[in-house]
Amino acid sequence: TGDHWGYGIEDGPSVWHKTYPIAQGNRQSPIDIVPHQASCDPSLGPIVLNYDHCTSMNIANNGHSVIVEFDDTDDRVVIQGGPLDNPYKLKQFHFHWGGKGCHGSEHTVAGNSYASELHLVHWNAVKYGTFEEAATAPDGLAVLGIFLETGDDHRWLNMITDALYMVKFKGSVTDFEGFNPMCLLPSSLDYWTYLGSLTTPPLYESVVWIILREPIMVSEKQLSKFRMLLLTEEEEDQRIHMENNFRPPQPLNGRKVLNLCV
Ligand SMILES: Cc1ccn(O)c(=O)c1
Ligand SMILES: [Zn+2]
Repeated sequence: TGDHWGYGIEDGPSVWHKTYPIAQGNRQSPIDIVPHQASCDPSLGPIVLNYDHCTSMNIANNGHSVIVEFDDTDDRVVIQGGPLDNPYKLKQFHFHWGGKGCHGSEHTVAGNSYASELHLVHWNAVKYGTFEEAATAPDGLAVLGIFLETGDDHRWLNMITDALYMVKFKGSVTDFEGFNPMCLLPSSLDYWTYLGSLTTPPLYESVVWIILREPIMVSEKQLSKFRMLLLTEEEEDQRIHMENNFRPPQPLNGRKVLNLCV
């Protein structure tokens, strides 16, 4: 009932437009990235991440994903450069993933999905007063997308997967301080960028997307721990696992995908 959206047959991406008409807008995300159709833009510089004074606060199960939130009163933890006109402050990061052996990324590359996708969500605190205000502005948010590919264990991802049992149920939150997401970046910051939207309701068209080309490697065992998370609350009898929480690619509608010139 109401705006309880999800990823199932009854409440999933194919019916979100009934409550959120912008789902059929002209700058929706994710998209399929076709590398050889991307244009290189000489005015695009490298992405610069200043995550040194990272202040993660907590980790939570919001019923759609697992999310690590940051204290954004500190304006030292920022992303800048690339397509961005000014620094954007880190607010939270979360993941999207599939079912066992299935794919789970939101963006695809030449039609290929990855096992999972990490989103580091930043907001334009230079132009807007609050995250909520920025989230509705066309240049309000900058989301850094990182693909996760199955392979070896990711040494630092263990800090997150080992905390997941504490936020098993929807609505649970626990302290998670001092985690610095720098440790989740691949070696190359080469990226694609395009203008899009949130990939979950309310689907606001307020995101400058920056998708790193190089995936990070995580093990199947680590991914399986994400699938142990539940969509249901502690007091509910039914236990539904959180998996396949990804929106499929949306029409490009003539948008340009840009990348760094080599
Ligand atoms: C702000 C926001 C909310 C949901 N998702 O998936 C995002 O990637 C960004
Ligand atoms: Zn996301």
